[in-house]
Amino acid sequence: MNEPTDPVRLVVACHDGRGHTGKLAAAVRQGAQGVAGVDVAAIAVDEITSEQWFQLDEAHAVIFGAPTYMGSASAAFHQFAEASSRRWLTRRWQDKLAAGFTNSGAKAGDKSGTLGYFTTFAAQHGMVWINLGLRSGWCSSNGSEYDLNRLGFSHGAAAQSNIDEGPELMHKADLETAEYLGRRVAEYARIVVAGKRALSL
Ligand SMILES: Cc1cc2nc3c(=O)[nH]c(=O)nc-3n(C[C@H](O)[C@H](O)[C@H](O)COP(=O)(O)O)c2cc1C
Repeated sequence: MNEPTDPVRLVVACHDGRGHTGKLAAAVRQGAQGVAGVDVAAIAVDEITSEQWFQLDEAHAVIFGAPTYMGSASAAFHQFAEASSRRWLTRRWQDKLAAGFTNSGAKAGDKSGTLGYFTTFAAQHGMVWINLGLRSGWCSSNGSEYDLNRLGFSHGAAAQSNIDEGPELMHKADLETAEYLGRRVAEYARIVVAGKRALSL
């Protein structure tokens, strides 16, 4: 059991293709880091070490991220997911909190394929999925592209990056939406960990 003084441990486990998804991951981490009592770590899933597998085993919450390539998470993320099957066998990630984010070239871009895949991946491990928790933005005459969740995804945070531009030009609203997700997951992780400690679970 965790000691009452142990920090809540949150890991952002991401494949960054060409910088855009990495920038989104940084925004997710920034949101989570703003929550008191939560330790936030980053793992590049395509370069994961044995220590980092252990770090995932010890986390209370994991936020998965990958670019959308050909309508799903990138191959590097799928490789990591397949490698996690050893954890699946022993239920090491059972009941951890999970969430996800992605980025693609088109506004919709089949990002639902990636976010849906993340939810299935987390469910296979017995993790508890936390959705974005924001209504769709930019969908009324009063809305604007600067609304949070401007692209209108529910399962996680979604971003759009023009394929001929670098990560420095990523949309402000997408980065803020990613930050919101990080904060939301960190807050839930605090609540769940405090509840388990109070109930001696
Ligand atoms: C192999 C490949 C497949 C892609 N497939 C999609 C896709 O299915 N939908 C989409 O909207 N954009 C697609 N894109 C565009 C990327 O999602 C987009 O450039 C994104 O910003 C990449 O993020 P990254 O810098 O982390 O790689 C694809 C790009 C590549 C290289």
